[in-house]
Amino acid sequence: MADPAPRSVDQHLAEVLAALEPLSPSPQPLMEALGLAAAEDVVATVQLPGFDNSAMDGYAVRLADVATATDESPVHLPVVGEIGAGQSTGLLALAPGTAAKIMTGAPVPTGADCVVPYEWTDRGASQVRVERAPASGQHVRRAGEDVAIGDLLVEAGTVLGPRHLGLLASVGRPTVLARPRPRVVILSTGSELREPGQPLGTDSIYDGNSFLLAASARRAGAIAYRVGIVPDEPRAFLDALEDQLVRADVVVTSGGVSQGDFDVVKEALRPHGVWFGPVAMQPGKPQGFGFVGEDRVPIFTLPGNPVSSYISFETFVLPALRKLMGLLPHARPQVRARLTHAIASPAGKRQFLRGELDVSGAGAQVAPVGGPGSHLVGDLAASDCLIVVPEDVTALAAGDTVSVVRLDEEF
Ligand SMILES: Nc1nc2c(c(=O)[nH]1)N[C@H]1C(S)=C(S)[C@@H](COP(=O)(O)OP(=O)(O)OC[C@H]3O[C@@H](n4cnc5c(N)ncnc54)[C@H](O)[C@@H]3O)O[C@H]1N2
Ligand code: MOO
Repeated sequence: MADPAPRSVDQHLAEVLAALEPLSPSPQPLMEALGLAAAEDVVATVQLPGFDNSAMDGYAVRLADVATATDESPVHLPVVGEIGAGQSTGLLALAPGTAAKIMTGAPVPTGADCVVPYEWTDRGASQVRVERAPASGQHVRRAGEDVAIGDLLVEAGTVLGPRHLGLLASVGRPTVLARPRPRVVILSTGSELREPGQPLGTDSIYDGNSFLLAASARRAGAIAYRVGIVPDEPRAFLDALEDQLVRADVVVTSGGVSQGDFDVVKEALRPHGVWFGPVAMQPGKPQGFGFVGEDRVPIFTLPGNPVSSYISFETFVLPALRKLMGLLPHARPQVRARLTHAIASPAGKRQFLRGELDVSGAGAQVAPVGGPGSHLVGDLAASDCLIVVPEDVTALAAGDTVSVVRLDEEF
């Protein structure tokens, strides 16, 4: 069966994104929620601080009792108790003319209206000499001064970071409603493939792609299930796929999608209605996308050349995973940089060359790393960005400005 007419990168990405809906939110334990998009407005049901408490280790006193205290004319007060954080002492009220030892974070007894830090006293145990007067309310952290009941703590859509999670825990929330991590199953096809650590034959190679793709999926925030190698036999491929669908929100395969005599993925999935066709890009021309199984699990069938697989993931799968997770923007932002060297590019295709970005000087500069070959994994690992050459551009000179996708940046 002949391939359809080529799609542009933008068309293919638009088709993919239009076919997917964000995953339904569910309660996530806080540590699972790091990097996820909140799916609820979290409103405070408690105040912070929860009670008036001391900001210093010292003595809780009534200001009126110590207002005149100086080095030359100290005030002496009996010490009637000691209040530690989390140690309920029963000292709930402070009588006039007395002081209570108090530790940072411990509740300030009623009647007391300020705290004298140890440094302003003789640290006495049964009687304290106060040598300096605090201001009214000094060193007391008031209940509710930080967060009041009813405050909006986290807005729906917020990408939850360490500070949000710390706040949610501080108000006593063990979970937060968020869009979950997609479970991504990664299958490598190819009878030539071997698992790293196993012996190689003269015509076999190690399966780098399933690691490249699984690590990329995990980096994107997904749960990656690296299934590993499936031979070039449609039945074996369909069986392996069928086994995995139960734990997949997305399937990603590599290999078996071009014009060869053993293009297993294409052969196995075309009858199931998966779209296969060329996308006007280099690397990454042969692509496939569709839905498989009773639950209509989305499947991306990426080309087997390692650089093609990786760039296809970055260009199509990453935005899709971010849509499932409710994260914006879907695609990585691009920056502009000046080329250090001239480059050429095929007409009519968007080219993604590997590069190294230098933002240390006055203006960003990008140097091409290696050539355009889609087998160059050494150069891929040495790069930190993709240089994007538009479809209608065939040559760029040193000093020209190009768009660059930074590969390792959080966004
Ligand atoms: N006659 C044509 N041949 C090819 C075309 C074409 O249009 N006409 N397109 C080329 C392009 S572009 C690409 S990209 C590749 C895509 O091929 P497949 O997706 O079918 O992938 P394979 O043939 O299985 O493998 C290609 C290449 O990559 C190596 N490979 C595969 N899987 C892995 C893996 N898991 N880890 C490391 N390396 C892997 C494989 O050994 C091959 O060298 O097709 C071109 N051919
Ligand atoms: O387009 Mo293929 O993906 O060159 O390498």
